[in-house]
Amino acid sequence: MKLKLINLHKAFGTNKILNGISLNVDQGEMICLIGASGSGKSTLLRCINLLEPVDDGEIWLDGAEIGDPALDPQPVRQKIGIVFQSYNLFPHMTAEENVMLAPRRIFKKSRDALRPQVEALFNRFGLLDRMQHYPDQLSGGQQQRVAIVRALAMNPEIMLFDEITSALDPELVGEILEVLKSLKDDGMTMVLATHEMAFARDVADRVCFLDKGRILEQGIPEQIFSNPKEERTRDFLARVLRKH
Ligand SMILES: Nc1ncnc2c1ncn2[C@@H]1O[C@H](COP(=O)(O)OP(=O)(O)OP(=O)(O)O)[C@@H](O)[C@H]1O
Repeated sequence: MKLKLINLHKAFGTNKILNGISLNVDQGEMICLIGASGSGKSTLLRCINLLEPVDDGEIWLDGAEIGDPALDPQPVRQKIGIVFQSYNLFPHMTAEENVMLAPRRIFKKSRDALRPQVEALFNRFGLLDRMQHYPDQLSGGQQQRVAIVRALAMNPEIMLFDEITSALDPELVGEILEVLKSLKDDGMTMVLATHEMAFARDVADRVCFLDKGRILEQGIPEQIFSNPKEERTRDFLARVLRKH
């Protein structure tokens, strides 16, 4: 087991957002979290990455408990990369500088020492000629690919993706979904919050339907999409699939 979540609870004030989430993620597995807006997908990903402390429950990574708020979150964040909808690139830095920032600080490596690996990542995602560009000189899809490269430059063991195609023009969504497929082919362990139902159905190993901070049901995409057990999953899928 790569990642194990046991009975996670999280509230903001009196607003309970996660209400007992338990989930196992195997090495190399891609899990898609689906659910209505506000069901807690982003909060769950942020808790896994320790950007938010959980109120209760346990998070295990590779057999070690990482969720204890008393522990230093930094080593865990190196192992668990996260990419957001809004790219979050620094506008005053080139794509290369954005990518090198964290590895330079954390691994204490020089630009020259990092360059081969960073160039290889830019090359892999079709961005080699964009390394010296600033974010506002790049398309949304290119910025999002740079954000993915930035997370991968830390050599994470797990990648979390929070609605990473939601801010993109429709014609740019495909290139990002291709990147995700290629990471899956590499064997990367991934958890994605997504509204891309066709992608979840065709590519995910497992789909989890979140409802009011609980995993209402989970299973292989074929089962969840063609024969959901729960009424609320059925309603949600009917609603989102109608929109497409
Ligand atoms: N830092 C915060 N402080 C207070 N409330 C928060 C905070 N972060 C999230 N929330 C609340 O938690 C609830 C769940 O939000 P979350 O972003 O996890 O849902 P989601 O399923 O990812 O939704 P979406 O699909 O719209 O991104 C929302 O009601 C949101 O307002």
